Amino acid sequence: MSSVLTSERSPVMDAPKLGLPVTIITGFLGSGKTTLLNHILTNQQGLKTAVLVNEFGEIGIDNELIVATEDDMVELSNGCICCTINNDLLEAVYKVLERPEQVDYLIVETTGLADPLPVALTFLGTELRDLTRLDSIITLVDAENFSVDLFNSQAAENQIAYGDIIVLNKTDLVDVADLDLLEIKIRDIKEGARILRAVQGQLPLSLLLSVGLFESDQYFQPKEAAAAQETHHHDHDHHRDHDHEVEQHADCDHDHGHCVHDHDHHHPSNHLENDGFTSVSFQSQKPLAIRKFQHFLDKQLPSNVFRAKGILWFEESPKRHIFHLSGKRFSLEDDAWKGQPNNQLVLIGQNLDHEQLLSQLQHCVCQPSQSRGQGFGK
Ligand SMILES: Nc1nc2c(ncn2[C@@H]2O[C@H](COP(=O)(O)OP(=O)(O)OP(=O)(O)O)[C@@H](O)[C@H]2O)c(=O)[nH]1
Repeated sequence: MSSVLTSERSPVMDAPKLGLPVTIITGFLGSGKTTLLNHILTNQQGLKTAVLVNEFGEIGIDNELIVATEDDMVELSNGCICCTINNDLLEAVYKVLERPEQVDYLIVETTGLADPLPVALTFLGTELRDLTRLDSIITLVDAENFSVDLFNSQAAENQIAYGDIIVLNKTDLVDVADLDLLEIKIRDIKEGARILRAVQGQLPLSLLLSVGLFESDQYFQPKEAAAAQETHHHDHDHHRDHDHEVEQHADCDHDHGHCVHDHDHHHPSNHLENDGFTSVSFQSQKPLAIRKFQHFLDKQLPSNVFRAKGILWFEESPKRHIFHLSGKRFSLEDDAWKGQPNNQLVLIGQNLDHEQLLSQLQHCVCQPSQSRGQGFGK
């Protein structure tokens, strides 16, 4: 898949070429990255923006949730962007740069479990350094679910530590005194952090894009960038032939998006495995019974499922339901089906019992009946 948004060219981009500006959007699971991305894509004017999205989970839900059409974005394959698919990222960026229609801006949305540092190094430590300009790393923080121990996740801590802009999001769910305390905790991790408070990521775009806040000298010494280049060496000839193979590591479980090798730089080794996060993907061509699914949520869903998202089909409803769970809070929005209804759900958490969760979800499935589509309660 490839991608470019179609809108008018910006006169700014006719200025001397400084490289394609790149913004990395990171932040823990469910913090509001896709919401912020949609806000940017909906409100930007005069920019052709390409979007690279990476998801943790075997099925990609974000491509259904991002306002750009499929053509507008590249979905990077399953796995963690900072880890197993780093070469995919490199390849995808080159494809964006090679598009006949010039792209003005690139936004990379990482998974909630990615360490942004290796992602940034991809832009600094390879040939991309001369072709792109890393503008900033924006880190979303879920004001309601932010945990002091950051879920024992080194990646989550690095998201704060390397964020040029910290968007304290979901401020509608927390009172002001708690927000003030949260800011203090964030500043403990990152002194002098630039923190912006937001609801649904609604911030003026002038505070988010082309801000030029990324200070490479501060974090990235030439030897680190060189190390990244060595680790993620990109073969230009391969690239031109578009037959570049993803580098396989003997100790990586690529099928499950887990990478346990140690990179040659600040990337924490074993981060997904150490953090214990795994994902369960459930799909069904038959509808769910709403009461059974409700029972699953209320009585069976274990608290170690931290994040869930899905497109759901209920027997009792003609609508397409977008399901989100972040922490303890879940939401169900509806819109119309564009194609054949089906169910796609990803659950993400620590130390999950995959078999049990899949069997419980399978138990929610029912056969489509005559009354289908008449609405809940019929
Ligand atoms: N109340 C409230 N909900 C929000 C806000 N921002 C986002 N949400 C909701 O939080 C849920 C997760 O938002 P996403 O934007 O999908 O989060 P994400 O960081 O992209 O999630 P992952 O990619 O799965 O890590 C969705 O249900 C959003 O509607 C906010 O400011 N307030």
